[in-house]
Amino acid sequence: MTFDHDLKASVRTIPDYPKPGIMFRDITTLLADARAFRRAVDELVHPWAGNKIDKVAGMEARGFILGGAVAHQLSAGFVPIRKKGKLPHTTVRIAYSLEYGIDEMEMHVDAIHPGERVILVDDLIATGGTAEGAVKLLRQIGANVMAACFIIDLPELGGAAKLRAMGVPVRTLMTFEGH
Ligand SMILES: O=P(O)(O)OC[C@H]1O[C@H](OP(=O)(O)OP(=O)(O)O)[C@H](O)[C@@H]1O
Ligand SMILES: Nc1ncnc2[nH]cnc12
Repeated sequence: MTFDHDLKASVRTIPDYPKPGIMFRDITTLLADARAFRRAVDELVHPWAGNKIDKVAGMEARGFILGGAVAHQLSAGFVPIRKKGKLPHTTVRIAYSLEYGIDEMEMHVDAIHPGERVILVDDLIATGGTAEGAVKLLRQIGANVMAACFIIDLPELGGAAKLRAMGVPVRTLMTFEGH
């Protein structure tokens, strides 16, 4: 993990959103800050510069913003993993839980060719339920999941450890304690 005070200072915390007891780590302030946004994307991309990455997969919705930028930087394709009912072609689907709810996510069955090297990107990992579901879908259609990267880790909720236990290397740029 790279600790960067300026980048961390650009994240806003909203207590009790979307439910009482949740400390919501809001990246819209980071995204709106041109230097912070560029720095975050550069830091996420850094270990992969010069490596062959076929696809970047991003989870709706915040993972789209970051994943698109990362894919562009790596000259890779982008694959959206969407909440159910939004993709028009044949999908694979999985139910998952996250820090403040449950849902189902989908991706197109033909979004990735078997053996392609894929990086998963999202803004934040908390319980890891969302990322775990995404890795399962990617592996189901034959992806070689090289790593997962996030701007924010909430380590007390165990998501990064859960992903590593699935054999996925995890990169995060900052942590928040007291989720
Ligand atoms: O590690 P977890 O406990 O699974 O939580 C992390 C997920 O929660 C947030 O997404 P959310 O479902 O709120 O969707 P959004 O990006 O559309 O706001 C975040 O962007 C991650 O995808
Ligand atoms: N505490 C949190 N802040 C922002 N997004 C989240 N997704 C899951 N937990 C979150």
